[in-house]
Amino acid sequence: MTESKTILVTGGAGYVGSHCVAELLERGHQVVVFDNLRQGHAAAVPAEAAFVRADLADEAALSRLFGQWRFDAVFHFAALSVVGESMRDPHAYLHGNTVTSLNLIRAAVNAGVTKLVFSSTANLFGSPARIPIDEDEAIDPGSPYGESKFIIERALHWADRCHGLRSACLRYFNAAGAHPNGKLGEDHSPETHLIPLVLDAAAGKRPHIEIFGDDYDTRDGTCIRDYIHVCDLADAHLRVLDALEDRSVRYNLGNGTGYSVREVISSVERITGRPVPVKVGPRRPGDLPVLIASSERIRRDLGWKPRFAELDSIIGSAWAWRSAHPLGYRGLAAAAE
Ligand SMILES: NC(=O)c1ccc[n+]([C@@H]2O[C@H](COP(=O)([O-])OP(=O)(O)OC[C@H]3O[C@@H](n4cnc5c(N)ncnc54)[C@H](O)[C@@H]3O)[C@@H](O)[C@H]2O)c1
Ligand SMILES: O=c1ccn([C@@H]2O[C@H](COP(=O)(O)OP(=O)(O)O[C@H]3O[C@H](CO)[C@H](O)[C@H](O)[C@H]3O)[C@@H](O)[C@H]2O)c(=O)[nH]1
Repeated sequence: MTESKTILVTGGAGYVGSHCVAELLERGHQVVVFDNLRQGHAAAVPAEAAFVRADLADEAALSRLFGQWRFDAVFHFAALSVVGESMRDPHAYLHGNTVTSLNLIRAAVNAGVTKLVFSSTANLFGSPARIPIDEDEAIDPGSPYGESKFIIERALHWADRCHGLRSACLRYFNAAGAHPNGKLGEDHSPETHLIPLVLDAAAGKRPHIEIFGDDYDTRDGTCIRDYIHVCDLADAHLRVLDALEDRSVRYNLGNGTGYSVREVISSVERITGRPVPVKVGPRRPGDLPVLIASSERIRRDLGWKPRFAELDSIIGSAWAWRSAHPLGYRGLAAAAE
């Protein structure tokens, strides 16, 4: 039994953050969620967690937060995180993601916090020399979004060197799936991620799924991604929290298997038993052809391994959530009123 800690979770009302909050509470930790609800949902925050609705750009709110609680660690999920949007509005990402994170890092250091776990991204690896991609791969961000994450990784490096703030940079590949408890899932507005969009096309909520380019140099011409279940990401966070002591770490987090866009569509057809209408469109700026993780380092260091290793099991959990909650958290909030 690990000792109970008090954890600040920025972005804890969002998709990955809310699944980590559930895992933290499950293991007996105290949780404070800090989220501006730009993307997240109050209904995704359990009553057992304290909730502060505010923006990381608001330094006064951060100073009140760190004055009110004494945190053993910070989990930092809050960010803008849409690759294509960052290609249209690089400033929003290069400024917004970095300034908010620098505010958080400074407030954490000033308050004497010694551990921070950061949501980084596979988009750091814009031109990988080797697939699967391990932590020694050269950094060459594929988009302003990826660049903003790299700048934050560097800020954390210096926060360790100068102030002893130990950090873990977790480079997630593609988060997917939903909590088996049926209470948490993926609900972005607008939704941009492939799996929920394909599920909506299968359910008839969209006329079709558009494939962004089928002329990549891959086995069927469509982009290949490594989909990792959101609960496996949460498990990695908890393991890192227990292990983060005398040095900062960085881990690539994926299943180690890549699936093309067409393979995702076939899996959705298998799971739902429904056909998915498809249209092929142009490439989406900022997309990289193939991203597959090597997660050998975290497997070796922390004994982490994915519990949802198969694409069908990941998509099955996402379908269970989406079919039970066709309106997402809006439906849950309405039912609670
Ligand atoms: N989903 C993925 O596949 C994926 C892959 C790699 C990395 N990541 C990273 O993981 C993290 C979580 O991703 P997600 O899919 O859960 O995103 P999300 O949009 O669902 O969650 C982000 C949360 O942060 C909040 N937020 C954003 N900016 C804020 C601010 N300035 N102040 C306070 N709250 C703010 C949003 O309201 C939202 O609840 C992000 O940092 C993202 O870049 C996600
Ligand atoms: O309607 C769609 C949506 C997506 N895709 C394709 O499906 C793949 C996956 O796209 P997503 O938008 O679901 O995810 P991304 O790979 O663009 O991005 C995700 O993973 C990245 C890391 O690789 C980032 O960290 C980011 O936050 C996270 O959303 C891409 O090849 C994309 O081109 C389509 O063909 N049609």
